[in-house]
Amino acid sequence: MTQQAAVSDHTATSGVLAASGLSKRFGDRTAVDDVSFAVSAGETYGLLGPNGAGKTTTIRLVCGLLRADAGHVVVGGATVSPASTAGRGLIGYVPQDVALYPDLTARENLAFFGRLYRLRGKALRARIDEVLDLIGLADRAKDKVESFSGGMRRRLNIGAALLHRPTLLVLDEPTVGVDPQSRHAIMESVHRFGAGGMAVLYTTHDMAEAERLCHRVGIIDHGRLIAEGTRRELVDRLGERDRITLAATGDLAAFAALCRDLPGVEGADVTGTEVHLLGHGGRRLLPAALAAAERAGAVVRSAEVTEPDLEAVFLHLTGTALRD
Ligand SMILES: Nc1ncnc2c1ncn2[C@@H]1O[C@H](COP(=O)(O)OP(=O)(O)OP(=O)(O)O)[C@@H](O)[C@H]1O
Repeated sequence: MTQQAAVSDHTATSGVLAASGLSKRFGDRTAVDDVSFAVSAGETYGLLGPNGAGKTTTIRLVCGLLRADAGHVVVGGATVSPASTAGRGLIGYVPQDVALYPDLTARENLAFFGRLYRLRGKALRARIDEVLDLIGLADRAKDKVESFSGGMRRRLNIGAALLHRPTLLVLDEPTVGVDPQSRHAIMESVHRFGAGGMAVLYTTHDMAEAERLCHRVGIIDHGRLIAEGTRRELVDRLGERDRITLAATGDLAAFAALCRDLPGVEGADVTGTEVHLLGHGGRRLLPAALAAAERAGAVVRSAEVTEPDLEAVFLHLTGTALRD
């Protein structure tokens, strides 16, 4: 099945967001080139790519903040574009740059944004309390934003996008430049939003973050979506292998020789007191490898399975490292 076919299949079954054939040029530069993907309710989808890959432009198209040269976006069954407001009310957009009033408190900022969403009175106050809890800032509600760390401001900015209970939350690199504590809090919150049934679209150039948070990842490079899937699917599709390192004593040469004959093992080498295996489905291979050690009269002291990561996938696809 081609990549495009896989994307279309998912579009057909998706609940919340379907972006099809999106393209955008700025002058003679193509920022986004025929990008299609879909995000379902309860799913966190990560757009992963290096600086300048086209992530921000893609999500601005998705949010109807930019007019596409080609393609269309549907959210919750409604078309989204700068000319149509129908689907935009279902989206909560958290831009890269924080937009808050520093001389207002956290609660006052949320009240301001809540009124823009036409929330008023008791309903607004109750929703602000809920949102402050969701972003872990309830204890700082009465403090002015000017006293907040960069990470806390970022969290409050996320809160502003949640007030109207969006079906789709779109976050543009929400953890860039924030302190580790806020980074953790943001990632925890995003995880909870997904678990609570919201569809989340998330951009990042941090593959470890994408691996931890996202159910599926779309890899974007030079404006094109070059692959998508779960981490495991991407790794498997590209034929990347797992590494198993077995620290052992005894006849390691015999142990490695037996391992070479195991189904799924593509290579077995001895280095010092370790046997290194290369193969697919590393965790599944482990019991057979341990049985082989016993047959060879070797004793395994420790075993470590290293699965290939998205960095390896990206390198494989583009020939360059993600962190250039
Ligand atoms: N308003 C604009 N005018 C001209 N070129 C633009 C504009 N916005 C984006 N671009 C160009 O489009 C390309 C994609 O940019 P975009 O901001 O979407 O990338 P990105 O993946 O979000 O990068 P980053 O991680 O640095 O935010 C870049 O080459 C950028 O210079």
